[in-house]
Amino acid sequence: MTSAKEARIYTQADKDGQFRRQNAFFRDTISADHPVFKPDSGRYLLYVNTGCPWANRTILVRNLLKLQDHVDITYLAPILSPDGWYWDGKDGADERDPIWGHHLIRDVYHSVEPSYDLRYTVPVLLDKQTKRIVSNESSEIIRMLYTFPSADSKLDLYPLAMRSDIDALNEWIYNDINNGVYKTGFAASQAVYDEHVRTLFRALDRLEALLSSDGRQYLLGSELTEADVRLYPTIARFDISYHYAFRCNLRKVSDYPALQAWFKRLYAQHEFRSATHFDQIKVGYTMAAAKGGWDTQTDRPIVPAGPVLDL
Ligand SMILES: N[C@@H](CCC(=O)N[C@@H](CS)C(=O)NCC(=O)O)C(=O)O
Repeated sequence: MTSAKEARIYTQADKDGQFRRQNAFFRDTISADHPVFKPDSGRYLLYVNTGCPWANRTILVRNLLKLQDHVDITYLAPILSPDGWYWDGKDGADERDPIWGHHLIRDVYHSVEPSYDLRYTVPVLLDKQTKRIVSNESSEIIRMLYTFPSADSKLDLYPLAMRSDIDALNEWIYNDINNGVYKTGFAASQAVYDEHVRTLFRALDRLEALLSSDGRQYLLGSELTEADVRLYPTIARFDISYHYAFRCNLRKVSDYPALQAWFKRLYAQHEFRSATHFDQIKVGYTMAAAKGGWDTQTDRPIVPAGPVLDL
């Protein structure tokens, strides 16, 4: 039996069986002309865990732009407990919150905003000076990191001339792949699952066609861009977690030669490899599937679309 407290944390799908991701609540920004939040070295703290793909984006950009000495980070455990994300001092997680000494991310949100009662998500970017949360939206946090004067200026992940191409890729990759695996995995009816699993694999087919079209190294050619960084966390989790835990099992990434080669190319780079902890990802998603999948929400099991037998 799932208690009301557990249901608040683990229930993911709405009554119609669809998973709809909540819009992030804290949406301020950092910039040189912002009245409060300036891109000052040593001023901000990122709350992350190694399982979460959205937190993974922010860790990757911090690594790639060599901001490790300029933006602090604290690691929570990769398992979603009935009280939400927590610190336990194990396997690379810190002992506790470095600002207030909390053990739950929920208490960080409440220290900043006592009336907050939406989902207590990671990543979170905190301003240590004002003790305010600047943002809990990863797509916006990564762009703030680009504005730090201390960022490695040789790497431009969002070059002016490529912005519209990057935005266009981000849009369908987010809807059909990054969030598509969640819409598939948290679907609470067969019809909803069937719809999203098909969309997901059509999008992977489209990626394969793009990457094999002209031997390009990265999604938009010979340079790594934000679009690659945003795709990577999902691909790194695909074969080891989404394939079984979220029933994304028509094919594996390793069945797509160009996509697999792209994945290996990124994983070979220290900035990506050091942020990719397969064991912790597996633990996190096994728990998420057991608690947040259809199991707790319907008594009618969802029949997976695959694997497809090659007879
Ligand atoms: N829009 C957010 C989504 C973040 C998000 O959903 N994070 C998940 C972990 S992968 C989370 O914290 N879930 C906890 C919950 O929903 O209770 C972002 O991209 O930053």
